[in-house]
Amino acid sequence: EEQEEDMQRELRCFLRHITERLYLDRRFKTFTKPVDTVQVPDYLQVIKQPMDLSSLLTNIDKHKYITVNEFVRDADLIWNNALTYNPDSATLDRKIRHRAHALKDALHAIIREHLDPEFEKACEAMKERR
Ligand SMILES: COC(=O)[C@H](Cc1ccco1)c1ccncc1
Repeated sequence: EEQEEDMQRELRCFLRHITERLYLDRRFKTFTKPVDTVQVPDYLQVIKQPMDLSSLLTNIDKHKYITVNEFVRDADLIWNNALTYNPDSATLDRKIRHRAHALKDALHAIIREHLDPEFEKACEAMKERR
C-alpha cells in the first residue's frame, strides 16, 4: 500500500546516501566501477559475483533492495572480492587490501551511524508479507 511505498522510497534514499558517501571518498576510487575484465581476463574465473559502487546505485534505482540487509550483502561483495582476487599481502596487492578493509569499516560505520533498527525491522516485516 501507500505507506509501504513511502517506506521503500525512504529505504532507497538511505541506500543512495550510504553509496554516495563511499563513492565520493578518494580511497575507494578503485571500487567505483566494475573491474575491466578485458584488462583482467581471469577476473571472472576467480570472482563469481562482481560488484562495485556504480552497480549498487543502478540496483537501488531498479528497486533490487527492499531491506538494508539485502543491500549490505551486495555491498560486502565489493571488499570481499578485492580480498579474494588480491590475496598476496606482500606485493602491490597490499594497497588494495588496506582499501578493501577501509571500505568494509566505512560501510558498516555509516550504516550504524544512520540506520534506525526499527526502520530495518519494518522493511524486514514487509519482506515477509510479500
Ligand atoms: C577492485 O579492483 C581490483 O580487484 C583490481 C584487479 C586488477 C588486477 C589488475 C588490474 O586490476 C585491482 C585494481 C587496483 N589494484 C589492484 C587490483
